[in-house]
Amino acid sequence: MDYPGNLFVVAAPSGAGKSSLVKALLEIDSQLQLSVSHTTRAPRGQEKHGRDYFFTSQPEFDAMVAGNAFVEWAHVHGQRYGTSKKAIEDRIAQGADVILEIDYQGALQITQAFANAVLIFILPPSWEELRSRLERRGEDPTDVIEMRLKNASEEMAQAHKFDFVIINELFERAVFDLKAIVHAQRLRYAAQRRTRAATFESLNIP
Ligand SMILES: Nc1ncnc2c1ncn2[C@@H]1O[C@H](COP(=O)(O)OP(=O)(O)OP(=O)(O)O)[C@@H](O)[C@H]1O
Ligand SMILES: Nc1nc2c(ncn2[C@@H]2O[C@H](COP(=O)(O)O)[C@@H](O)[C@H]2O)c(=O)[nH]1
Repeated sequence: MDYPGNLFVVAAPSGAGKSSLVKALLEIDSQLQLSVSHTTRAPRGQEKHGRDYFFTSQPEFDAMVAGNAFVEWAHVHGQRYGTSKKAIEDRIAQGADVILEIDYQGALQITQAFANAVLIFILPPSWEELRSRLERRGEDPTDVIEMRLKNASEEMAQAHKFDFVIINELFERAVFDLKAIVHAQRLRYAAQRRTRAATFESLNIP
């Protein structure tokens, strides 16, 4: 299916900074809309249902899986997370650009449904810095931080499957890189759609 809007998928190991980067991008790019995921994990301190996540019980999540409501879903750090079709399809069909913050398994599933999706992987500058970001964030207990760090090596081994990799060392630099990727994709996709429309017109294809 060929939608007029763009789809951007940002993945990273926990603590690399993807939520912070996406938040900064959304503040300067009014064309971009965030897809809010469903999760079975409990809300953290300031998190709000419907804004950060749709916090969903296990039976509700099961029902959504059975009802084919997700475009992708995965087990991540011992919980389930998923992107509903509702969160993206209508919006990109209407020409909005949508950005997803999800794990690598979900990102790879997205490419099955949306071949034009742009996949961006965020890396931390070092293991020490990744640990220190998770600790400084102070949102997760030690055992959860250890599990997230353990899972990070498997996640980072998938980075080569993505269209772009950004190292989030200096925050402002990483925001700039992300912004540049979004801008380049908009130009590329608009040119592609113009070329296709002109070809169809010349061949008299409705
Ligand atoms: N470039 C950076 N330099 C220093 N600290 C950063 C940088 N980017 C993000 N951080 C900090 O690192 C912590 C983790 O960032 P963030 O919550 O955005 O990570 P995440 O990848 O979205 O993690 P998760 O997948 O667990 O939600 C936050 O406290 C954030 O303020
Ligand atoms: N496959 C999906 N992964 C998702 C989705 N939403 C978030 N995530 C991933 O979960 C981890 C942990 O998030 P946290 O909020 O508990 O720290 C995060 O790093 C994402 O990679 C989703 O819809 N699908």
